[in-house]
Amino acid sequence: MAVAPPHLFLPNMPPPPTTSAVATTSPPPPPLTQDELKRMAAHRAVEYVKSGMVLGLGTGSTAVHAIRRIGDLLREGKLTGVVGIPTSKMTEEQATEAGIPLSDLESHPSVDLAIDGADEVDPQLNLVKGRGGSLLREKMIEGACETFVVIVDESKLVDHIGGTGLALPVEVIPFCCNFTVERLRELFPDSGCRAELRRVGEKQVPFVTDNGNYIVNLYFERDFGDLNEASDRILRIPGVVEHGMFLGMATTLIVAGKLGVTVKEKSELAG
Ligand SMILES: O=C[C@H](O)[C@H](O)[C@H](O)COP(=O)(O)O
Repeated sequence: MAVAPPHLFLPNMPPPPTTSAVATTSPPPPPLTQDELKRMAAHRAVEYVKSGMVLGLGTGSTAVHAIRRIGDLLREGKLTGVVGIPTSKMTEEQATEAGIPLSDLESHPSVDLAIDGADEVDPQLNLVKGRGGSLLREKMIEGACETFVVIVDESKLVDHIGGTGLALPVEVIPFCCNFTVERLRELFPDSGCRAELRRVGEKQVPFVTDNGNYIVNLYFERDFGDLNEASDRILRIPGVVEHGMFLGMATTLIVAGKLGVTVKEKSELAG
């Protein structure tokens, strides 16, 4: 039976031997970096990919590991006939570089499997996404897929999404965007909500999404209550295109941490 390397205890494997020789002569290996954890989660997710599938290709520093892995398997002939639908322009470039044939939702309206990262994941597999600005295309493509595998390192796990003090992104149209920012700011008066247009660069110009829109970041000092209700309230504001809460969409969560990789299925959740 395989034995886990000293730095990584995987479930179903016996722990590594702890003889005094090992302990005294070998310095412990450095801990895995966050990027190595992201790659582990991504590679585990790619095990779900089968030849002939239509794939939603996620965006970000975790999803790129899955894109590269799929490209490697195609080159090695271990996968054939897959088509990828990229969730951003950046992903389109990365997938092209990896040699993955690309398509879109109009040609392939039903997607077999999507693999993507997340900014926050709660125990019910609700997500915050879009801190990279790609939430709209991600939500369209991941909403059209049968299986949505979310890949994260353990730093992304939270008790309540939106409760970390970090941004909940909302995509808005540029027209009178400051009016929309004010409307968003007023929406959750009991939660200490702050709304800020995302700006970038030396000149602090508004960040522009792949769809030509802007992003408003919402920050909450306190819990904003029921997630579905909050979602409806945000979406009812004219000028809002979409927000970064992905509620009930993920079917599988793969988490890489110091103790190894764990897989959680939505079907296993209580209630
Ligand atoms: O807009 C960005 C996407 O929603 C990303 O999937 C999300 O921000 C996670 O990105 P990363 O894997 O780089 O942390």
